[in-house]
Amino acid sequence: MAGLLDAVDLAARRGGRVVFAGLSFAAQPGDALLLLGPNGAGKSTLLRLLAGLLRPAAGHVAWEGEDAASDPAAHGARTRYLGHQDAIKPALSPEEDLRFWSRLRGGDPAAALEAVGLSPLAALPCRTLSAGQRRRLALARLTLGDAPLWLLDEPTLGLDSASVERLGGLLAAHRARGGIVLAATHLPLPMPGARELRL
Ligand SMILES: Nc1ncnc2c1ncn2[C@@H]1O[C@H](COP(=O)(O)OP(=O)(O)OP(=O)(O)O)[C@@H](O)[C@H]1O
Repeated sequence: MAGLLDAVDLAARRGGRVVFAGLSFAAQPGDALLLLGPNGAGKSTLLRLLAGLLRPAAGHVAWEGEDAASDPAAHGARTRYLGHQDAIKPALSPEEDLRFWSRLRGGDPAAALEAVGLSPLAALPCRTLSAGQRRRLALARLTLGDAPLWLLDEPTLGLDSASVERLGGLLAAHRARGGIVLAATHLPLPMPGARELRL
């Protein structure tokens, strides 16, 4: 059955080597997929491909039946990609960081800070944040604007248990609004009812 998001016969090649091929799946509004597999299986590669950051060696990614590559700007606007790197400027405070992103994407920086429990640290320079606090700031960006497709690479990396639980709430709220989540992880992620995709 066609989904809101469709991966159609995808193949990926990295460094001249085929990482995966013939990969197809569909995701409907509210769906969650856990990408599982050993180191090097291609989980990050798949997320980058779905985000439009890498070209597939074969196949395509479709959104509402249209090839996502036919309109990269529209696909970028509907997608939030969280990579391994948090991409945070050390001199900015969390509040300034989110204010910048909210100008591009909409949403309320104060609510985004609150959603990840960073309000008390809003004015500190990001260079003083711990690894887990930086990850929480990167996660706060997901909540800005209303992008339906969240692509998350090891989202719980460095998070304490309260933050993992808070992330579970964000994921559930996103899915309840009809959003889709794909998350690659080696760690437990609170995402009830998620399907597993093993690479
Ligand atoms: N920039 C690159 N150039 C060449 N090969 C790469 C590059 N990035 C990844 N690869 C290769 O592609 C394969 C898949 O890597 P990928 O990062 O997608 O795996 P992964 O499943 O996310 O692994 P992990 O669980 O370690 O995060 C690996 O064999 C890796 O060596």
